[in-house]
Amino acid sequence: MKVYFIMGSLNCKEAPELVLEKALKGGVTLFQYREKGEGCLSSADKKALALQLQKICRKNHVPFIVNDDLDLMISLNADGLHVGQEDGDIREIRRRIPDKILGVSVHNAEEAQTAVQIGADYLGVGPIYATSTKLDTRDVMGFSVVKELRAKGITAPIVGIGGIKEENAFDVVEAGADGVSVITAISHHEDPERAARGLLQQVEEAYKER
Ligand SMILES: Cc1ncsc1CCOP(=O)(O)O
Ligand SMILES: C=C1C=NC(C(F)(F)F)=NC1=N
Repeated sequence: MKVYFIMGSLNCKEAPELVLEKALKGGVTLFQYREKGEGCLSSADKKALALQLQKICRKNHVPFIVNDDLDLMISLNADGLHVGQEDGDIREIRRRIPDKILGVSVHNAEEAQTAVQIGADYLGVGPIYATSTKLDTRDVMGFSVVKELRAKGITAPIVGIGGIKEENAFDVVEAGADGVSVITAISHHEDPERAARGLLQQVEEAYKER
């Protein structure tokens, strides 16, 4: 969970395969394929890119997670799925993929408790900081939301997400997250390998302080 890179074709300035290769070389520990936004790939093109990215993750022994698209996840036999609060019935999804990684986006202790009780393997909490990558996010929360979840006894793995970069990743982990999830900080960086390495260094630094 330390450095969870998320991306789709629209997030990349160069070929997504190249960006992922570099990010993995820099130490990304988990990857999510999230093909979303105006003009994103669909059906055959989406599946073709997903297969490419899955192959690269397999070569690097990093789990490959699909965002939202359960059918794609099943057809690829991916390692897991990430769903939001409104992406269909989480209980039903958990029942259909009992042995896969299931990540759930949560925004407060109540949503977190429900997700854990249903059997979520990790929680995505955010947006921690302002982001322009996803336009329909809830209000920016700051890393205190992570502290609150821990204070309320949520012990499940948590990744913070939203506007996270090398400069603020430490605070998110120090607040109690197990890792950080980023799109822009890696995908828009002219050297995704260096971006990933910098994030990993900050997360590991914060691990020492806990
Ligand atoms: C998918 C998602 N969910 C909450 S914020 C966000 C976008 C995060 O993107 P970035 O790391 O570029 O801020
Ligand atoms: C909207 C999202 C919120 N959190 C996460 C993750 F970081 F994986 F937990 N992924 C998403 N796609």
